[in-house]
Amino acid sequence: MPLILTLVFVLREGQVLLGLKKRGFGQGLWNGFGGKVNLADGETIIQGAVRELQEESGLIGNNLEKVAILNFQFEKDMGKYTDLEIHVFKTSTFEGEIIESEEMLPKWYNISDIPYKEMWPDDAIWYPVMFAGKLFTADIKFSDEKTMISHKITEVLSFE
Ligand SMILES: Nc1[nH]c(=O)nc2c1ncn2[C@H]1C[C@H](O)[C@@H](COP(=O)(O)OP(=O)(O)OP(=O)(O)O)O1
Repeated sequence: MPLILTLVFVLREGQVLLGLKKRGFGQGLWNGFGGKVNLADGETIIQGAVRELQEESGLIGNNLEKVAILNFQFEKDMGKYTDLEIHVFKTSTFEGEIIESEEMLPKWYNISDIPYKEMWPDDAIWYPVMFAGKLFTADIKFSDEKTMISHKITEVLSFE
């Protein structure tokens, strides 16, 4: 069973809100906001996405739209992170004030100026597909946390 994770992108005129992860998995990398879904407590994936966005950025996201499901496999044993299923959402309607949390330092980036060199290596592959407005699934393999060894993106019409 993969670990179910969320990832949320807040968008405004030509910009996306990213957060510098200050601890845990992906520490030191810029990313969207998200985390584990509390499935054992009956939380749905979208509820988990909204909760993590608020905990990590201060923002309440409305009308989250699913844009992708990313499946990751690591050859190296990464403990509970060895096999991941990441549900990716975007929203351009949100409320609240951006706050820095103990986990994330938020910052707006121009979509033309995303810091891919300080991000997970897969991001440079699939962010452009997301920003082109496509829906897709991706199968991505890593040997260890730094090295991506394969990736395959499949466009889909919907996730229903
Ligand atoms: N290769 C990758 N590319 C990417 O863009 N995002 C990734 C990624 N691998 C993991 N992520 C994201 C998914 C998720 O939002 C985050 C990892 O979530 P965490 O486990 O840190 O979540 P939690 O906030 O539940 O953690 P804790 O509170 O520390 O238990 O990293």
